[in-house]
Amino acid sequence: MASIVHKIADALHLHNHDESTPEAAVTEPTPVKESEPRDEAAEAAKAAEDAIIAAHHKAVFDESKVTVIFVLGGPGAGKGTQCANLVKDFGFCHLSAGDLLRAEQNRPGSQYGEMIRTYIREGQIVPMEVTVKLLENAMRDALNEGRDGEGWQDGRGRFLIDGFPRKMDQADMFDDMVCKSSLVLFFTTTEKEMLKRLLKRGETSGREDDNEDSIKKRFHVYKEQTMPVIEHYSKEDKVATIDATATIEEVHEKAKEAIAKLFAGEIGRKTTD
Ligand SMILES: Nc1ncnc2c1ncn2[C@@H]1O[C@H](COP(=O)(O)OP(=O)(O)O)[C@@H](O)[C@H]1O
Ligand SMILES: O=c1ccn([C@@H]2O[C@H](COP(=O)(O)OP(=O)(O)O)[C@@H](O)[C@H]2O)c(=O)[nH]1
Repeated sequence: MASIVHKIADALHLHNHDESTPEAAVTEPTPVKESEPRDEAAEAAKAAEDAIIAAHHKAVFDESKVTVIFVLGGPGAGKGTQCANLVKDFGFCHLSAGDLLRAEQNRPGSQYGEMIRTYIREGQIVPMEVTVKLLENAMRDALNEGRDGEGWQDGRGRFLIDGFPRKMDQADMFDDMVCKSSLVLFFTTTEKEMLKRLLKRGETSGREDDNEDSIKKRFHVYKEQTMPVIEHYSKEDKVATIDATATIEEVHEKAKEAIAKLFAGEIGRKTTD
């Protein structure tokens, strides 16, 4: 089994930067009894996840220095629009998971290009290892850039992670292995409003998923897979819900208030430094 684990982790370039990680550190899955039915694919996927966790040992970034705010809401709720405004207010690094996936899809030579294109067109969620790795790399680049401004001194950083995590497995993987999140900004509005906004955006966006067929699939995935993520973080008191039906400026004011409360230690998980 260890060789399968390594092949999968190798294919995804997911080994830790420390190449000295010993073979023995790879967690073997619990042996299956002879009488039980075996699901090879599920076993391999679980083994790969265990291998990734074992290879990392702990989260990549120091949660006492790095602030991560997840930005969620249905397709077209206005996540990207609001992130652009919040960057100006608070000096965040804005990372859109969808933009990172589209960039990887279009990168010449990417082994994931066609796979990402298919998932996005079908409104499905790209396997988490790819998205988490793209986010981790982009965060590392931003932290290494040596940015100026509030929240970026002495190894600190602040990130708006837009359109992620869309599924519980991604949420767990990111919180455990990359950095524990501080808050979820959750933008809500009706499907009717989101559809209207997306069809309008589709007139100029050039996005392969801004069409009625893909949009319906995205709404379905959002309800089935992303809403449980919101529920999970609500139980941890980490969700700031904002009605996104109002004008861009009104929504912006509400979002700004929520972030100010986080930095004041009134809501969410405050970065300790
Ligand atoms: N509050 C709003 N009122 C009206 N249109 C909006 C509002 N917020 C965003 N939009 C528009 O709706 C579309 C979708 O917004 P976007 O920020 O791209 O959404 P998301 O990132 O959630 O998919 C864009 O064309 C944007 O200009
Ligand atoms: O963590 C993520 C984020 C996005 N996507 C894919 O990228 C698409 C577009 O996401 P984006 O956030 O760019 O757009 P939105 O649907 O919110 O307008 C989604 O439908 C998914 O197919 C994904 O697989 N994993």
